[in-house]
Amino acid sequence: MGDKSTTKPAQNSPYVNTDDNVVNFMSDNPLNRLSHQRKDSTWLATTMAKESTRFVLFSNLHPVCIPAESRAHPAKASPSKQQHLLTVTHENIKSYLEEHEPVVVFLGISSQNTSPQGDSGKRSNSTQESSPAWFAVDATAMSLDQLKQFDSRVVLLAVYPGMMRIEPTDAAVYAQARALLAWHDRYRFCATCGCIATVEDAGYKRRCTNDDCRSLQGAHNTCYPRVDPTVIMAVSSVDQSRLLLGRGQKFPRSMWSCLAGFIEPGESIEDACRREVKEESGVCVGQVKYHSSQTWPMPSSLMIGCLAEALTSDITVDKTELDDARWFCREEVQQMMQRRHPQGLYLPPKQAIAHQLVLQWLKTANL
Ligand SMILES: NC(=O)c1ccc[n+]([C@@H]2O[C@H](COP(=O)([O-])OP(=O)(O)OC[C@H]3O[C@@H](n4cnc5c(N)ncnc54)[C@H](O)[C@@H]3O)[C@@H](O)[C@H]2O)c1
Repeated sequence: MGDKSTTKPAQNSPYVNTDDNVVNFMSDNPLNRLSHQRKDSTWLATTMAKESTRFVLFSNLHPVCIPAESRAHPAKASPSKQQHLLTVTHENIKSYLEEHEPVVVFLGISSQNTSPQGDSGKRSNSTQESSPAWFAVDATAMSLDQLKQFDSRVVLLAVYPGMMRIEPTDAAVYAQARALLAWHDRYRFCATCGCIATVEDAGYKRRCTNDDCRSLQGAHNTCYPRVDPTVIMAVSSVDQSRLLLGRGQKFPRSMWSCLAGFIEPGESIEDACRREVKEESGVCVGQVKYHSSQTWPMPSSLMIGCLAEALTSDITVDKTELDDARWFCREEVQQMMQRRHPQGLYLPPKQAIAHQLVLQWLKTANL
């Protein structure tokens, strides 16, 4: 999969992955996760208490953000709707941590040149230390007034489309933190025996408190954070002139996107693509090629983006899954991409892998 040295596109296939380094929104995490340190409680406690350490906060899984203009170089600031994750110091939240004992997740260590931005302005001078550590904190028990004491401009970003406004430099950190906090939020009890499960390994594991529980033997996926593989595919018509798009029932009225769905246990990526397209639209799919992936922490999907070729063209929409599905010609897709479609139809924004798959189809469609 994705190994271009061994995987040649079929003859006349429009799908040649010309983007060798596809970096989707929420990828390219600037933090070194230092997974080997997660069991070292002494190191973690010392690191948390350091002046340079930064804490990002989430309230009800919404990231606490501040406008991107607060960057060191306001002249280069992005449009005002862009947001940074607010960061605070240990001193700022020490009493909250002691009083509420919230879930805290170690995110990693930033290198000096690649650290995410978004300081509250109230943190200590981190430039004295080259590699600040980052943690995520469930700050749900803090009121908005308390959060505003860190920075009066704080906002809580909604999941979608709110999170699309997070600065790309912070987006991967947001994804890592949200996916982990969302897992803790839903998995407080052991899925094997139902007893309380406590947080371990700096937030990357939960341990059942029942000593007799089977989850304490061997590697149990009930103890570790979830990642749900999900296929999403740009399906090209038999003659490669049209693209299959669908409208989910919860989509904004005029938005169309690539078909998507969760991979089932015991299923390959290719089989899942074929099954999902057949189930949702009635279209049979032949060749499937991997394009790129995107973490989608709502709450725990890993979007596996593919380019696929249809074998049939008749559409039968599964109305329990989709509002509609249809073929779009290249010109219409371009109009939707550029937001100049006569009926106002449009595609998801560039941050979504769906957008990138459609872009790739436009680049490679053999017309
Ligand atoms: N990044 C993007 O560009 C992009 C585009 C489209 C969809 N997505 C995401 O892909 C995911 C799947 O898309 P969809 O349209 O099929 O979603 P959906 O929400 O319409 O369908 C989810 C349904 O699948 C079932 N399901 C099966 N396995 C599941 C699992 N492991 N977790 C949750 N539900 C499961 C449930 O019945 C659920 O109702 C969603 O999370 C969606 O947000 C991302």
